[in-house]
Amino acid sequence: MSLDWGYTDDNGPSTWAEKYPLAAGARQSPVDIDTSKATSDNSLVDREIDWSYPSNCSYRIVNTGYGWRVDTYGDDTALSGGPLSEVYKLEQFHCHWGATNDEGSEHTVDGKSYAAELHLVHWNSEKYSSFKEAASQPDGLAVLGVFMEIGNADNAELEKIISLIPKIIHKGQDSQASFDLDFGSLLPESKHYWTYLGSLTTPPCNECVIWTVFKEPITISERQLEVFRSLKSVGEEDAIEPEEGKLVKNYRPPLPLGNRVLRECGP
Ligand SMILES: NS(=O)(=O)N=C1NCCCN1
Ligand SMILES: [Zn+2]
Repeated sequence: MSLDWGYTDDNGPSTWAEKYPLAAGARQSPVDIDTSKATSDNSLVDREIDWSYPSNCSYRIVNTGYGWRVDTYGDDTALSGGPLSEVYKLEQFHCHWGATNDEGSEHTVDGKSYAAELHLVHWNSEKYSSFKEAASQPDGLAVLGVFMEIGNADNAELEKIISLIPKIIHKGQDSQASFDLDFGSLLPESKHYWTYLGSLTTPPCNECVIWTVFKEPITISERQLEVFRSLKSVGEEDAIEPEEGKLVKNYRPPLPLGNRVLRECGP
């Protein structure tokens, strides 16, 4: 069965608004981060963004048909401060990438793309009773965006995720992911970031996300990124040629910032 939406010419981002009208909204993500438009804000400096993730909070990795997703137990996780007025809990994390290393991130910086972008997805558990409810609210979700650039060495923490990809090559497959993950290694050393109000970058593109995009990238090796690209967007039962259905890219190009405010914390 063909996907309702995806990243091919037939079902990619330019077609999403036909079935998902929110995708045509004025508060969409990602955006190009025009650094000349960013305004500094002392309130962001006064309340430093802070996170806490137990190393054992991951429990499953899934091939969604759009990429890999690691599901987490959020109870003992916390994201607060910075642009957030409440404490948010980690729901899942996933990644976006491109067919070549000169594309792949969803947000861009002064028109520059990175090779990939990691998203840590949190929900406002202080105000709402579930992720699903939060995803229908303007302050319901908080997503941390981490740019990924090609480095010579493998990223050891990412390798724990990458080692499981061969078990979930086809859409719908999942595997236990009870690895011990040092989230500190999946986040940049610098806490400098840009923040703005946006949306989910995948359908239904709800305008429910407070975005925090870190300025400093982390690194991933070429080999590791190739493993991401080996994922398939179709199920094992879909009779296709071996090279068909590979998820070589799964990023949405930037949408207009419009009259939204883009704030920054740190140079
Ligand atoms: N790329 S994104 O904005 O995080 N999109 C998401 N869609 C489904 C729920 C979680 N996140
Ligand atoms: Zn994402």
